[in-house]
Amino acid sequence: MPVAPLTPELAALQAIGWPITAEDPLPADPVWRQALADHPRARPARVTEQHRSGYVVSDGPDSGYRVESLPEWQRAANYKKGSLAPEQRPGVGDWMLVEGEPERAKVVALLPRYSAIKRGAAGEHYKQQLIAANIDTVFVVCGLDGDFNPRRIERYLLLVRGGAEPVIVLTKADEALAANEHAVAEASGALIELAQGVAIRAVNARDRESSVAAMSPWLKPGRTVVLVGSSGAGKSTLTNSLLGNERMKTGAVRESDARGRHTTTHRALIPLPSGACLIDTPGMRELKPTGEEDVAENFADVEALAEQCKFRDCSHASEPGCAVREAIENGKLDPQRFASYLKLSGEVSGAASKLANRRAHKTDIKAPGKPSGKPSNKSSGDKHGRR
Ligand SMILES: Nc1nc2c(ncn2[C@@H]2O[C@H](COP(=O)(O)OP(=O)(O)OP(=O)(O)O)[C@@H](O)[C@H]2O)c(=O)[nH]1
Ligand SMILES: [Zn+2]
Repeated sequence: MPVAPLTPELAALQAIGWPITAEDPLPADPVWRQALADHPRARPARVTEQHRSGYVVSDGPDSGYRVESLPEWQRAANYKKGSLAPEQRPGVGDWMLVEGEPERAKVVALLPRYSAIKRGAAGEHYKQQLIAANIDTVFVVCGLDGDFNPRRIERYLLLVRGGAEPVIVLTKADEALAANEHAVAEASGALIELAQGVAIRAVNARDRESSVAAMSPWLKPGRTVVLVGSSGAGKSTLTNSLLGNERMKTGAVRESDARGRHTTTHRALIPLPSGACLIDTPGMRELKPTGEEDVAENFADVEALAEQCKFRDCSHASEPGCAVREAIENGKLDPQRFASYLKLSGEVSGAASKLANRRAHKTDIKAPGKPSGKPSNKSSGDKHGRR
């Protein structure tokens, strides 16, 4: 039987990432379905801006209106009963259910996030910052130029997962290949170990057709992508190619340090011609772990070696029978990768103990997912097995 097309309202929502298909016009997540069933008069809206007293939400590519935040979202983060930690409050990419006409709409539910990209924020006390919520794919963008840095990619991979699928996008392949015909193969080879199965694509981000083709598996309707990467990596260039027209201004790279200038005008949810939605975030300049990262997932190769060490608590320093050091000596493990592993796992466990400390002292932090009433057992970053 042919599938009926989505209604205009649902098609508009899908264009900003509402996770539905023509075959199944309801989100797959049972928690989301239940929330929709509980609020038959409400409609979904996605957060595009977060302000002190409220939010700007959209229900389609050309919509944007303000809604007030619920009292418990506004309360200062003193973690008194009912208040939310800053990273648990709705942020860009979150989905809410709202009722009433735009401008007078009221939030009736916050749908639990199926993924969240967060980072640790600088400061004396433990803090997290939400970069974007409900992301399907994160393009980790890195140029094949003087800025190519496997260790930075490794750090990004560890930080951005949180339920989303990372893809390594190597830009400036055109220039790199012109200088060395093996450039892409060499760079991919250098990334094999750290990628741990993550897809790697090399592109000329300036070329529209080939960039869209290379990224198309992750650009299906109803999907949401985010681009991260250092300044000058080619994020705006790739965004423009995926958009098919010049919507963002790209800066010229400064010759000295291969970094670009930031001249993007802001618009958070960008519907792409492919049907996917791109969230343009202010970026992730500082790459500090929150303590919730999964080091084992990102360093499965190192962890597998460590399993074979003679001592359970081997520090891989000078113990006899250390499988990790042996692998380094035999050239089977890159010493730089091992150094990253030590550094990043140290940072993650440092942040994790601060986080545990905050949770232990402030036990009343309310889990998000419900705007009021009894606490929900779902916490932010939970994956609900949507696909
Ligand atoms: N030849 C070539 N040039 C590229 C490619 N990708 C980006 N560039 C150039 O690199 C420079 C920096 O690219 P941007 O897209 O501005 O980089 P960005 O990541 O958005 O940088 P910020 O906005 O500072 O975060 C621009 O001059 C682009 O034209 C590519 O694949 N090939
Ligand atoms: Zn060891």
